[in-house]
Amino acid sequence: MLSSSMEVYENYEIKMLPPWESDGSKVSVKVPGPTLTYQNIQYCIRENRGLCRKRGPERDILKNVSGIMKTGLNAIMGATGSGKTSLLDVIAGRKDPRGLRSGQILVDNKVVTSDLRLMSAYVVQDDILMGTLSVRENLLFSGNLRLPRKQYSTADKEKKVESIIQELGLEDCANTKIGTEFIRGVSGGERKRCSIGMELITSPSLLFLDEPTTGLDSNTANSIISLLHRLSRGGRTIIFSIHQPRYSIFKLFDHLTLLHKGETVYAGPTGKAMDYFQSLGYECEAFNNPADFFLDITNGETTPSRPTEKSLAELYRESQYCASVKEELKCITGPSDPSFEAKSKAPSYVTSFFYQLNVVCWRTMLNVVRNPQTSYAQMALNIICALLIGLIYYQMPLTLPEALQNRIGAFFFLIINMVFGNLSAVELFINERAIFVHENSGGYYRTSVYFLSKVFVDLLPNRIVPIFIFSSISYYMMGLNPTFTSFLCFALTMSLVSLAGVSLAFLISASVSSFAMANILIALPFVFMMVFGGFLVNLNSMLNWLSWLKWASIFKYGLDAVTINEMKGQVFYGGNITLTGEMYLKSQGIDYSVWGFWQNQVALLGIILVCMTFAYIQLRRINRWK
Ligand SMILES: Nc1ncnc2c1ncn2[C@@H]1O[C@H](COP(=O)(O)OP(=O)(O)OP(=O)(O)O)[C@@H](O)[C@H]1O
Repeated sequence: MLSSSMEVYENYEIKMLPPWESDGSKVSVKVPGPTLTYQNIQYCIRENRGLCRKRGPERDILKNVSGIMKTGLNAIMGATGSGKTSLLDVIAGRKDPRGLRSGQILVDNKVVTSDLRLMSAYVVQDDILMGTLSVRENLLFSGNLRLPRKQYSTADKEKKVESIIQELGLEDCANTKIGTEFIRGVSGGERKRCSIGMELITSPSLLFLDEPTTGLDSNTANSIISLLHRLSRGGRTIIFSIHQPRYSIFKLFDHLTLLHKGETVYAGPTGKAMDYFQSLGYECEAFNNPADFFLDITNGETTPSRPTEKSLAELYRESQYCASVKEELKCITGPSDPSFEAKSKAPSYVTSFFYQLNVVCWRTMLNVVRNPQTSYAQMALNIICALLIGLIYYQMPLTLPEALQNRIGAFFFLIINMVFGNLSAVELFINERAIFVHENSGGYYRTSVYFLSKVFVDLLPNRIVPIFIFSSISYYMMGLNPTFTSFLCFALTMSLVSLAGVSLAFLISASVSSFAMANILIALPFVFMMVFGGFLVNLNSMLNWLSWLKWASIFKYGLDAVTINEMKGQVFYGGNITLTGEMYLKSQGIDYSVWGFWQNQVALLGIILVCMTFAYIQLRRINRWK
């Protein structure tokens, strides 16, 4: 079984062999963790080349590798680019399965299905945590979403979080925020511990870590590996890739897999690796770190006393270590049709949709409240713009020609402000892309939950409230139609225009992963919509085959709606000329009937719904594979 309760293992009597004498296949614990086996793994990637993203030739990054990982610390080492992370990702089921040409991965003789994958845990290299939340809040977030409510009450979850805080030695920083670019938070080591804690919450007995010590100073790295070592003695199989560990770290490993250019050059007990390479004629200098020595061998920087034509991978394949792995793998009989079994299980969540929505909305709200710069800027921008527009068009007269010119100019200005004032929305999904992908693929919550939390907590309060304030200031300063209904229609139109702009920004934000790309993609449709809005060019005089673009213009619907709202019923004077608002609207070809007004709101609503739906689809389509 993959899962074991943390409380249970805490009570085990742990019998440990001295680390350096451990033979890697016999870590002595009362209840062993799962055994992961992988056989003949061949993994290819195909790189896109050139501007047209032409598909290049396939490149093997893992070449027929096999191995067995048992309870204890299983390290995957190798020079940079040797395939450590790729092997870890493939056996953890995180790598795109389309690249897997052959091979089988079994955990306790079972094929790794989506559910099985969710029951193991994977700690990514770059700690993915919500920076505005404290260590305790992050752990509780993980616990709330990943522990079944039927088995764990709120008090149980809190107890579990506290036990993890103690287990990981995080008591001193439990209430400290993780940290963002604006908030100084916990240290690198505490961050890494918290990332491990986020995964330990489900008490997984199979834990994968991608380079857990990268970026940490040697003492912190030491304490992280010591922590993993301690956890492994509770009956866990811990598998991780690691770059260049110092000796005190290296000696804690139970099992070592050494890779070179996608091939295994050693896989066996860590304590036997030195003997193995010495038997091949390599001599380790006194005081040299064995880990460095092995990497020097794979890099060709150390030469053997008995040169051979054979590569290290070939020598390993002829060794007793490879033979014993093959022998053991022969005894493991996987299912007859592994692909069928793997596909037949769909991933399931342990909590309901509404519960997830509640928890994720709460976190999003905390995040907005604790990181209020964008909200403040949005509010300030709206107030300043409202005052500016109000002053420029202060109490517009009814006398011609300025009555018409100023009103249309003011409306165009307002709509531009509404649309472009929400450009900040493009950062929404890009900023949190890594955290969303990690949590969504880790079984925290559904895509729809995340999307709706953004709509409810970010979109509505952050965009609608400032617009009502903006409308109230500018509308009355400009001296527009004084009836309250007209004001409400004006504020509604402004809100819909703004939401339509935000929805398009959401769609682009969910579709690309870089700000530069998002900025290019958002500017283009906005500029085109502006041209087809009816202010810069008379749409009736435009080429027929081009003028249809006006139907996709947020500007056109917004401008038409506020113009009707203001002009209908107004009378303008100039010398001995009297012009009614209706006459003006007719001359512009604007339908000023009741439906003529509301059709603009319906069209804006349509744009919002279409963009939001596509934004959600794009979020679902984000590549979860590594
Ligand atoms: N998705 C991918 N697309 C393109 N190349 C890839 C992909 N995944 C892995 N590779 C390539 O496969 C090789 C092995 O990569 P991998 O990340 O596994 O190496 P590594 O040993 O973990 O290196 P490092 O220690 O630098 O992280 C590299 O040459 C890498 O560029």
